[in-house]
Amino acid sequence: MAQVRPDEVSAILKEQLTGFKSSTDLEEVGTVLEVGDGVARIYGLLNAEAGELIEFESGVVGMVLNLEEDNVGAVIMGKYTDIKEGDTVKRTRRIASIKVGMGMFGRVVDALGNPIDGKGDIEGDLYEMPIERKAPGVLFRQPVDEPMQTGIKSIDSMTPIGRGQRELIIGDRQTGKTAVAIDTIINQKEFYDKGEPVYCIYVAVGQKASTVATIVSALEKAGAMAYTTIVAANASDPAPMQYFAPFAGAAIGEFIRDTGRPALAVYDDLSKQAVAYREVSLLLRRPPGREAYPGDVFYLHSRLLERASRINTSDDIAKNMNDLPESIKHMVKGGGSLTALPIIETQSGDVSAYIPTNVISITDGQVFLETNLFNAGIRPAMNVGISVSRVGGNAQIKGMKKVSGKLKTDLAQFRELEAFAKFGSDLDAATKLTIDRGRKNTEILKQAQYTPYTVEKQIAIIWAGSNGITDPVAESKVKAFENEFLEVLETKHKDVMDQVAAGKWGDDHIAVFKKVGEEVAQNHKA
Ligand SMILES: Nc1ncnc2c1ncn2[C@@H]1O[C@H](COP(=O)(O)OP(=O)(O)OP(=O)(O)O)[C@@H](O)[C@H]1O
Repeated sequence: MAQVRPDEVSAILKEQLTGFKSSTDLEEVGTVLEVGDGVARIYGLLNAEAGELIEFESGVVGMVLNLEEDNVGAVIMGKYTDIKEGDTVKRTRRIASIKVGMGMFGRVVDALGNPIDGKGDIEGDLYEMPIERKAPGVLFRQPVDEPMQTGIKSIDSMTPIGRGQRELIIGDRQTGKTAVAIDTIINQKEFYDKGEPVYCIYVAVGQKASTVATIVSALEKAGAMAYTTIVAANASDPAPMQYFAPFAGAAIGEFIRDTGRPALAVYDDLSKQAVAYREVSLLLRRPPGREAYPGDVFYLHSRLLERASRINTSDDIAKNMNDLPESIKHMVKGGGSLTALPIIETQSGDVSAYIPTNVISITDGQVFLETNLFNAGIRPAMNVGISVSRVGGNAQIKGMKKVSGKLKTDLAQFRELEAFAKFGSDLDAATKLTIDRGRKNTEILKQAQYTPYTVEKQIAIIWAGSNGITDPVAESKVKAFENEFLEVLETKHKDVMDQVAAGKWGDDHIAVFKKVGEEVAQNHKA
């Protein structure tokens, strides 16, 4: 009897299995039923999965969003005018993803990770990261306890942001929202120079290409492009690209976060992303809800922002994180973070509109910028009364915690009494002092664009404002006082400043600030 050789049997089986696969591949081709405005309906892709990438005959890719009984609805990520009715469509069996790598920093890419700055291919190793990914579960997280310095005095003192936090920047048009985000990115240069970079991702959604070009040149000028990637889906790009761009940005941020490093993602802005998503959903004939947005627009933003997180510092815990992409499993490390700064544009300051309330409820606080303040020259135009940060306080360094508490109460008292200021000489001395200090503190908190302050400088000047050092200084000379005061501290007391920056705060430091402050105040008297 002939012997049965196991390897022969398995070889035959393998061969048959390969044959089986290729015959199913044939079935996985569909045809375009209708196409237009960035979406297509396709017949025949029976096994397509939600979120899967598909490839059209013209080479353009799309993503399956609607699974219906006899057809699938897909968004087209590219030129849809080349696609005709009857074209074939192939499944790729890949869930939408982009290729991410360190070579992306310093570059401008589109929502699919392709470079669009004319500087050639992205260099270095690239890892496939899914565009949509489940946020890390509670077990893999750690409370926010490290500061994300924005370099902006009013934010770092009163609405501090921690690494891994989601802080919303909200306000009407032209109130300096983008400026806050860009200044925060520029401020990370300090950490890049120290060799502990915070990698930044700026996602521009639905903006003019010229605005994005201005932002790139501002970042280049400040030396901030070295650690920044710009993901741009401009106003002229199809709606699906605008709706994807923030997710692509989050995927880049997650690559940094999961390899144990800090990342910062700015989504500028989510109002435009919601509009793009509404357009796509209506074209796919999903039922519209409030303000014609589809019912899951809340989910769109919550699943994006939940991906911001601080990961547990233990490598072993981080390695078990849910939904880790295969490509980076070998390099996962704990302790990384992804901080999100989403931006929302309001209409006439109405924060109770649909999208603003949604995003306010998802984030850990908001920086509210106001047109009135902006026009009155108070820039950054932050409304101190209604801006909050729910978690960042734990991440503040000691000196900042001490001085910011007093600043907040002083400013609150000032706001209450400000209305009485017009009574002038009829006021009692205590009220006059509160108003005077309030005005000078407001002056101190004004800050020009592209001039981030180190944390020790912020502590020094805020301390001076709240402790009577500026009392003899004229209101119009507060800025001049500030410049000289900080310059003397930086040049003659570098050791003290370094200690304060390292989290030390005590009588010795206060004594130096007091001595220098009183001397310098003499040069700027009323
Ligand atoms: N702190 C500041 N000091 C001086 N000028 C500022 C400051 N912040 C912003 N600006 C200026 O105000 C203008 C509006 O700023 P920006 O574009 O950041 O606002 P925005 O709210 O993002 O606007 P948009 O509605 O166009 O998105 C810009 O010309 C900017 O240079």
